[in-house]
Amino acid sequence: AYVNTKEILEKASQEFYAVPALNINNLEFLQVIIEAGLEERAPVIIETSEGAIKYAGNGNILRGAKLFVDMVRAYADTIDIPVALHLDHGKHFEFIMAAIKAGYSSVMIDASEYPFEENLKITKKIVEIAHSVGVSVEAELGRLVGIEDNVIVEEHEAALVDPDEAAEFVEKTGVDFLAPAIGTSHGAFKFKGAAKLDFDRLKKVKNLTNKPLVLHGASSVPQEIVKLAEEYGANFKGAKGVPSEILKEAVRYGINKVNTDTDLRMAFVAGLREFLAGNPAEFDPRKYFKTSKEYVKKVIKDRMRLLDCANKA
Ligand SMILES: O=C(COP(=O)(O)O)N(O)CCCCO
Ligand code: NA
Ligand SMILES: [Zn+2]
Repeated sequence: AYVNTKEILEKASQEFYAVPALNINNLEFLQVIIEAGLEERAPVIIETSEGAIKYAGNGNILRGAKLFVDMVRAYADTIDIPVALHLDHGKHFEFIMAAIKAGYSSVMIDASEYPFEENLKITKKIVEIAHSVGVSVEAELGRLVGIEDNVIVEEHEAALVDPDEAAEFVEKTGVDFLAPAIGTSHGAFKFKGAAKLDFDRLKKVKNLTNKPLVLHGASSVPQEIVKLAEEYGANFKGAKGVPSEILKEAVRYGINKVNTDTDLRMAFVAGLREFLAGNPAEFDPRKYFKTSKEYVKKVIKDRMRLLDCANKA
């Protein structure tokens, strides 16, 4: 069933588990996300960036948004697990409005690059519009920066979420779920030194807001995938992610949505490189993504179990 993201996350927040939010840009990722959700009996949160919407619509934003809603609903309306579609990192009004108009379950307004008062003002406006048509809203406080080794350099300190600001922000904006910056960063090269998140801030934000919380930059960059891809010519030197144990701890302290894109991308390209190296005569697009899809599906199933949302559909 096609549901509102808030419904999935409120339940997760009550029961202290988390749901992976999985980025798609094409049909193949959607297919394996749905298969993984059905096999693990897990709720599914699918998300698309503004870039994915531009990509799918060949530059036409509303067309791209509608394409993703129609693709996701074609699956969601025919299966018995809850499925939501979310706009990730909405930074431009045009994309946020296109997603709302097309029928997305929820949108992120990412105004975290602006000063607190500005972020609050922008977010409040988007919440009013989205809530008027039953769409839920995610916002971000603080900025995604790695914590340098174990010393929190002062500018990084400033980038991390301020728990007291989070309480005021949630109160004044009415936002449905919040992404507090606690030391993660996007992509395959996280953390300068040891992987470290600011769990003290996380616990405070949870207690002060009592909202479902989102962890961005949460890919783990599994080393076996990195090695496999490198075996077939990839150069992922220095790739590093969030260790599973740290993810589990984040869930214990109140993270409920775990944004995962890089791990899916790395698994897909490792599988593609391996398949093409071993099948020089193959040119059927229903075949040459086979290994890629298997690897992506395994990453997703493992993460659903790690975050404890398996059998929670
Ligand atoms: O926070 C995330 C996921 O971060 P990660 O790069 O760790 O998968 N996202 O918002 C997904 C898109 C951003 C770039 O990949
Ligand atoms: Na998001
Ligand atoms: Zn993100």
